[in-house]
Amino acid sequence: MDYVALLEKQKQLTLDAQGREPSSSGPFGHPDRIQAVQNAVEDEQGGVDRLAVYNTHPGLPPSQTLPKGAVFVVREPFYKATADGGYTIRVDHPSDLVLLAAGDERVPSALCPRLVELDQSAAGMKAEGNVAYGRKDFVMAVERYSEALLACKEGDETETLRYDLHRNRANANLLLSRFEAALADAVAAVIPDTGARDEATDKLNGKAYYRAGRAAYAFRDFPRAAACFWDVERCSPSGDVDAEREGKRTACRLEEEKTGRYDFAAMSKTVSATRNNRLDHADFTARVEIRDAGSRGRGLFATQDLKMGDIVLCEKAFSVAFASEKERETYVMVNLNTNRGSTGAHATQLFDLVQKLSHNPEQARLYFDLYDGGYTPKIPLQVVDGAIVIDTFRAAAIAEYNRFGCPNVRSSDLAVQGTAAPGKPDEEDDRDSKLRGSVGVWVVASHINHACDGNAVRAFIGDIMIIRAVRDVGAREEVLMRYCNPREDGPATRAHMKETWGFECDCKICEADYGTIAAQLECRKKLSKEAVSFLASNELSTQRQANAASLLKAEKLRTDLEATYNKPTSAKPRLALINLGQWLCQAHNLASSQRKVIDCAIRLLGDLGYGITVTKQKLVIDYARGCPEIAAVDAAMYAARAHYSLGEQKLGGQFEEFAEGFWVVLYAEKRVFGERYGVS
Ligand SMILES: C[S@@+](CC[C@H](N)C(=O)[O-])C[C@H]1O[C@@H](n2cnc3c(N)ncnc32)[C@H](O)[C@@H]1O
Repeated sequence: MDYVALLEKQKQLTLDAQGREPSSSGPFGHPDRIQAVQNAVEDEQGGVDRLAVYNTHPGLPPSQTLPKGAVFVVREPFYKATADGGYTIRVDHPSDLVLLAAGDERVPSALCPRLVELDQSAAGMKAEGNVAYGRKDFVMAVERYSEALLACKEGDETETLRYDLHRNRANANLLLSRFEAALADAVAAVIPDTGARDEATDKLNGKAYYRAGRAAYAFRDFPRAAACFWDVERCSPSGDVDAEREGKRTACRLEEEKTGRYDFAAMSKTVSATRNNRLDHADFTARVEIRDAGSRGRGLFATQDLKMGDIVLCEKAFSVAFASEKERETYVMVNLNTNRGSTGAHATQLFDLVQKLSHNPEQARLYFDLYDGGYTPKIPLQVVDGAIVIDTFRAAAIAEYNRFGCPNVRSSDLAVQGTAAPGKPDEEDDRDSKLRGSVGVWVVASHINHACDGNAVRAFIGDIMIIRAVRDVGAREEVLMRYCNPREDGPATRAHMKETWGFECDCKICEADYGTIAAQLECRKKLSKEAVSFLASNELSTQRQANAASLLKAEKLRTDLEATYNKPTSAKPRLALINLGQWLCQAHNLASSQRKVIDCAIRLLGDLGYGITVTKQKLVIDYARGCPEIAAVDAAMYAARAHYSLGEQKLGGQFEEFAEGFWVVLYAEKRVFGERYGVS
């Protein structure tokens, strides 16, 4: 059953929800946002209710969702009890709210009087659209232009009007981020070439092509955008500054898309805690493809051989919400699929997403193709009454499985000197929580399956995700990446994976754990806890160096922990040993025991899974089972500096080269490497 309602326009309603006289809270009848966008509505019998529309973009003025005087159909309406004891008609899925155009036969006669006030001619409606556009009410402008298009009759004059309306509506749609509709309008606004060149027509067509180019660019069809900007120039013999600028910008995107060459250092300079960190760059996906990955569902595979450090994929977020954005703070969302609540960015990222999907069918198709954990029922993507039918709950389920956490600004902020002292796992967690909390969806990267010992690692600059190989990856090999950092406590990590993503990891690290008896795992957990409290009470600094007893204690703890790993096929990496290994490097470094620093650093790299061989001043590193952790860069830099102190420049240089290269793999750019390690 549908419910047709008019948003009060002529008079301010002064009834409360139960139809009583004015309350002290004042009159209602104005759209407002209280979690949902709300307004008073009146049906054809004169009954008054509250209407609440959920999952709308927080940046969208309420008046654009529920404009006064508009007539709507509410699909499958239901009442929700409210905290004040009243009832509200609730809309969760944006496509359940259909704005009716003037003259739509579904508008009940009782709600029609409003319509006779309007100028019914197409030209009049266009003028109304222009007025709405002028006061930045783009939703209403689109409505008026659409009504005018419906009212256009046959004839040459109306042909011209039709082109005008499409051109104007393209602009309003662009400003509403309805890019696919904007492109369709801009294309429909192009006046066909009749042979004779006409300057006025060229000018109008130039505008239409320009809008088409902007729309194609916005939904990242760069070849099409380039063609449109070229068309603008074709229509303007004396040149068009805007099209020229946009054409150049598009050429940069095409180059990135083709070559995967980005200036990460420059990109890093453009992001900050106070800026909008959504960057203007293309995706680079030429080295990967999506294919069947057997029991893992679909996966992402390399299409060519990749060397350690090569870019696997570079992708801009499909949708992202940064925790640092002010408007994120007040939103709360309960996910009805999982019954889990979330606040801030998690909640508002869904609003951004739903908004984008509601108006861009091709983008919606991409998103709804992502893994949804078997969500039912799956409603086929369809357009009804000009709106894409969106199941917000399925959109939320997909987000649960495919969302990545990301830093507010860039990954390298996580490694700034002073906040990243080795051997302080608790502080590291805290640092993570301060810099993360932002979330987004990257559609191609979402096809990557998990392995704790994956062959790729992700970094972020703003909303650009950069994935690099952490070891050589062969053509046709599956790209695998950690969803979350494996911790010392393997069973706990695996339980978290199972609960969140619904699978059990079968990577080499987990396999080794499965082959370890429970008592041994329990012992590792107990010793890891001991190590954590040892490290907490033995913090090191130049003023506070390790004494012989604490060095002995650390070595013993490390040996005991090592013994919890099976031999001789002991698993590497052995994550439980990392923090103690870092502490030992630091302790010997502070005591200037250079040989011991080198031994501990090489041992630490071994615990991280790297095979290190030094023969005749030549360093050979086997990356095959290495763990992409900053601890590896720390270890290599400890070794480099110790070798330098001993006058062994060549070996020092090779360790430093490895450290620097690996840093770029982890953080995408060299920023703050020098700061952390005191090198220029
Ligand atoms: C983000 S999706 C990855 C792409 C997904 N495989 C697909 O078919 O589109 C995450 C889901 O992939 C599956 N998956 C990821 N890694 C896996 C693994 N190592 N073993 C089994 N399933 C895995 C799980 O179902 C998980 O919830």
